[in-house]
Amino acid sequence: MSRKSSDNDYSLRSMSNLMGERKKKVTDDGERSLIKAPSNASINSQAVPASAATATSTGDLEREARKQFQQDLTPAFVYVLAAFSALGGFLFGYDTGVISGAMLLLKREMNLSALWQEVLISSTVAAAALSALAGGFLNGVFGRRVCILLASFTFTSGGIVLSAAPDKEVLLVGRLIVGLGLGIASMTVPVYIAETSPPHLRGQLVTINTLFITGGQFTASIIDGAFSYLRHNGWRYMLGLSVVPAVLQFVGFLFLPESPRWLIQKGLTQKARRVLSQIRGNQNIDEEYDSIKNSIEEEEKDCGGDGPVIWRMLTYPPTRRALLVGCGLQMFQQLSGINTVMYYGATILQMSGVRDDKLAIWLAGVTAFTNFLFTLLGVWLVERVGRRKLTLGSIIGTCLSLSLLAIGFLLSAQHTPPVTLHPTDPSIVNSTCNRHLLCEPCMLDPACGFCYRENSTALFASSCVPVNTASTEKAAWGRCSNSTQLRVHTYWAYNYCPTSYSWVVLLGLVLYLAFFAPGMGPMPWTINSEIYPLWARSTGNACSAGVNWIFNFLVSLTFLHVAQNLTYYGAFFLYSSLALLGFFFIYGCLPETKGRRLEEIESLFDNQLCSCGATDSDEDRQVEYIRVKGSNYHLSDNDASDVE
Ligand SMILES: O[C@H]1[C@H](O)[C@@H](O)[C@H](O)[C@@H](O)[C@H]1O
Repeated sequence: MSRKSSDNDYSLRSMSNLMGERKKKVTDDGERSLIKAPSNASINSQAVPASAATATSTGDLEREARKQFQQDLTPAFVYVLAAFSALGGFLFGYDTGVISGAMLLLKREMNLSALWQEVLISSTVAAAALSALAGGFLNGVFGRRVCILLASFTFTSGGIVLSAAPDKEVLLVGRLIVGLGLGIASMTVPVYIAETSPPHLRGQLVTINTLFITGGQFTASIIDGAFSYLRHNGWRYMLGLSVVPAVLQFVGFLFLPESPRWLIQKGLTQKARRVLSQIRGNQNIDEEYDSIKNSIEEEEKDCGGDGPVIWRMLTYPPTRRALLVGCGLQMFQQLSGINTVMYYGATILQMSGVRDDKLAIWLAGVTAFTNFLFTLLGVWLVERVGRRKLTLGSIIGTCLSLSLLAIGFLLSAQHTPPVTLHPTDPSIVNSTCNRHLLCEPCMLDPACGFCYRENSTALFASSCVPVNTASTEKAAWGRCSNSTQLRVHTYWAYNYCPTSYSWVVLLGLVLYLAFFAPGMGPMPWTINSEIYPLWARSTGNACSAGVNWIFNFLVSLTFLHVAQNLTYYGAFFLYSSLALLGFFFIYGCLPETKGRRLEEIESLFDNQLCSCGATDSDEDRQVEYIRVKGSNYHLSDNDASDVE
């Protein structure tokens, strides 16, 4: 395909960039312009024919732009690509979410010790961390499409092994296989979506992947609730159902194309042109093609050097900074405690005073639904307010609501009921339980639980007794060891204390998700998919996804121990302080990437790291991308107000 030149076929982007630059220079009164013209501006401007160059007023240009913009429809194929890729996100959410409900049945049926339960839960996360790191290499060598096919094949095999597992050892193998799929999918899918989307939709489409993650977690909680009534083999359905979306994705990707950027990088230019035409509909793809090609050539010159990609990334300042920002975002996402809520939702709700097991499982479903619903808000906001403001607003809200959660637990602890009955059973003499005089320390001791009676106004006859080692649902002996007694106003509280402050915790939890889900949930994935130049993209995403899984593993594995040592309010104050640290990090180091082409973003990391807070005013320049015959160009917000 050759570049067609006609009177109307001119590149408006470069003109508009220049106009933007000029306008900004005037308003900034000589201040350094923070938005650079794209590196290929010179190429574009060469293509500006006399008719356009002599256009005397910006009005002509804008009118032409509006006309073209209205004619411009994003081909539906881009959405199909994003939806099939995001099934990887759905599986990510489903497989991480489903295990908590499945575990309730598994531990009974397979007689699992606490250690085996922990191993089965965390093995998947650990395997995901390793395979996300390896995914960088696989992506670079085999391409995004092959990696997604590999991930869906792995998910399918894992699902089959899990649903047919005869014993816990095979279950462990299944969970490890699923983890391998998770790691690869989590790092490849955002990159693939970002590379195939047009710039004005990129943020939204990558954020949809996180919407699918939270949708997967929500679906898992519904499936868990529904099959929890099937005491025998219910877990087989829970774990096995993931095969359905995995097969769907595998079959879909047999027909979907490779990322054009990867193809160009590998020199498969004809194929890349075909894919670009396919995903850009009938628009002219010449400029996008040239721009990708030029930037690959420039990048090769710039980053120079030999050696492994990670080494080149670390020794080249812009990519080193991008990597720090990407990994930092993923680390703070996990350190702000999302997976304590997602994996231990039912337990946290019980700790806040919800007594019934089944009710707690369903309420955990409500938590997952809230996460999903507010991620939807993020999809809506990301192209409107931009990544930086959305992430900053989200983390500050997350930090405050974590404090509220902590205050809820603190109030419960301060008004914790006393132990009034001290049983004389000889087996308690050697136990730590008879030392506790209040419910709070008794509840924090993993060997004990709180057994009490209640009438309509008060608690009475409360004791701290050892837990049954085979099942934490009852005491080792006494009133609370007997299921018939437990039904008639005698209650067994393991891991929580009865309290009248549960509403504060519930409010904190809902606010936490409402703030976390639109920003801190999706933005680390979205931003990572766009901040690295092509040569470093797979490795950058592999590292940051690896960091995400490693911190996911650390936080979820240590949550109960942290709570035991620091108390529940201490744990949530800790997460809140970590979120506050995250706020300063993001405020200082995260530049705005909204509306820029992937090829332009590298220049945002030319400056010193952590100087972004000082350049916030730059964000006021809103960028609106408009495609004219294969060209993207932007107008300022005011200019484009009626083109939306
Ligand atoms: O972005 C996602 C999402 O927020 C999920 O709810 C969470 O479980 C994942 O760990 C996180 O990476």
